Amino acid sequence: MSTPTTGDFTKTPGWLDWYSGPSRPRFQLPAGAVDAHCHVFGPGAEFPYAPERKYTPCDASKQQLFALRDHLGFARNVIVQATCHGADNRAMVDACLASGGRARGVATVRRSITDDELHQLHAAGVRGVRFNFVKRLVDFTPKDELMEIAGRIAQLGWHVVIYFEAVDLPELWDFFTALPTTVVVDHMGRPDVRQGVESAEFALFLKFMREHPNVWSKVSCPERLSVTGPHALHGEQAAYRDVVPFARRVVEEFPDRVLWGTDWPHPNLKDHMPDDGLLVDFIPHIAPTAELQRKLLVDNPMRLYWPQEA
Ligand SMILES: O=C(O)c1cc(C(=O)O)oc(=O)c1
Repeated sequence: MSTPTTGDFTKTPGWLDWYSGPSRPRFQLPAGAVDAHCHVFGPGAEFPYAPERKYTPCDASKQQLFALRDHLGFARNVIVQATCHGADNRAMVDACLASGGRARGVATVRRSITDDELHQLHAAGVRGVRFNFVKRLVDFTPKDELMEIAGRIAQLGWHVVIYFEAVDLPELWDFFTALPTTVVVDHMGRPDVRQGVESAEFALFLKFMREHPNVWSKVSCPERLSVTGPHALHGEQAAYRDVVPFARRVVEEFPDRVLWGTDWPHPNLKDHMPDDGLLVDFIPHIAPTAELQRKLLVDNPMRLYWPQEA
């Protein structure tokens, strides 16, 4: 595939665009709440999608992200490099720089990155790197390369975000537990919710967090993990009930090491696109007290991403 230089990208067949006109949440977010997992896509005409990408999304600009932030009642964003941009962090960095200090970033880098480039990313607001082990999203990167990167970014005080599926945790365990930084797991390590919250698979994830106090988890993406719904659509106030016990267990056992994010613009959803206002209404089901909500949405993300202001 040649690298297009204009916006002439064709979306992956069946691609679902993000939900337009989301409702205003009924749940009132605490002051200073952080959407700690979201993305920007392009726009492709300005920030071309990476040649090695596994999907081509719709555009989702920084202006659209910031409008959603304000509509939902968040104060800040953590913008995670989407795999469709590979290790070209320009769109994410541009969004961080345009945010007036209200966004931090998580980058994808290769071992060829220079120290100067890392410092530039830091100045733009990047505070972590993402290592992705989901095979449908990325090609394999050797673990020695990732460990080398982790050692370098540790010196900047950054953390590592890991994305993997629950079934792969045993194989990845030794690598994850050797990482020298805070480690943030995307989407609870993608449990198979059909197996139930008492399953051996989810028990392993809880053990991972219990035995390693440097491991945090995003209790995000019920819309990805749910099998039986109901979807966050049409005013549904009790969406994705099959995911609630998983997220609630993590929040209640590790209240100081959890983060929440919308995952807007929701790459690769196949059967529906959630109303982001109703996704926010999911939060009190997994963090039922004001104290848990404040830790999840304000204290924890501030400590990790804006420690000077926390
Ligand atoms: O499950 C996914 O498809 C997905 C993809 C990406 C990405 O492409 O970066 O990020 C996510 O948080 C989730």
